[in-house]
Amino acid sequence: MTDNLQLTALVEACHWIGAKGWAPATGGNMSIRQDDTWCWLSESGKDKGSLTTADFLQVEIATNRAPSGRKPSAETGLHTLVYRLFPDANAVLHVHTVNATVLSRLVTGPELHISGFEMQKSLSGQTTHLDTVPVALFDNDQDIDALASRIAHYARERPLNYGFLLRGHGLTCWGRDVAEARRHLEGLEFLFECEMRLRQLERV
Ligand SMILES: CSC[C@@H](O)[C@@H](O)C(=O)COP(=O)(O)O
Ligand SMILES: [Zn+2]
Repeated sequence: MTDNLQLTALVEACHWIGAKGWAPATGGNMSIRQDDTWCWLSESGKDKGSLTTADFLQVEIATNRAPSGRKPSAETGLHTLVYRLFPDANAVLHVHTVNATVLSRLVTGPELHISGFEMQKSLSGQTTHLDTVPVALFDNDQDIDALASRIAHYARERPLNYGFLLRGHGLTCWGRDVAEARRHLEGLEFLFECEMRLRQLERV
């Protein structure tokens, strides 16, 4: 269940994402869950770094329907999928960082495996750098329903925690509240940056 404070926190998160350069040229989208039935999603096509609370539209989680008649994010179906799959997820952040975009093209398989980094502990439930954290990776698709089906299929077979990468596109991640979603975003982005630098150095 969300409240005005969470919407305010989400708007602050959008400004932070914008300042980081993680949502260039209107890329990215953000949402919070209102309750079991509704969420609040960013309006399509806006600069996500300068959103206000008025730029969020109520969307029905089961149907992707926005009663206001305004157009919610083109990737609404991925946010509502996360809310349907994970009852504990209450905030979803989708960004187009350079690291997520490039790294997701370097990895050819269905998962990026991260290990050996202390910052893995920024992800809920992770307690040691010795574990391997799988980050699911899906081929990008302009058909969001088809993409959502592939992600739902993966989630039936394998644990899908924190977030997923879309190849050549970006990262979608979530948390129990806006603060946790922000921590997952910042932690994953740090890990992607480390992974990118390691791969660059190893090629020399
Ligand atoms: C800048 S084009 C990127 C979009 O196609 C999409 O990937 C995106 O993240 C933003 O879409 P939006 O409809 O504004 O939520
Ligand atoms: Zn996107």
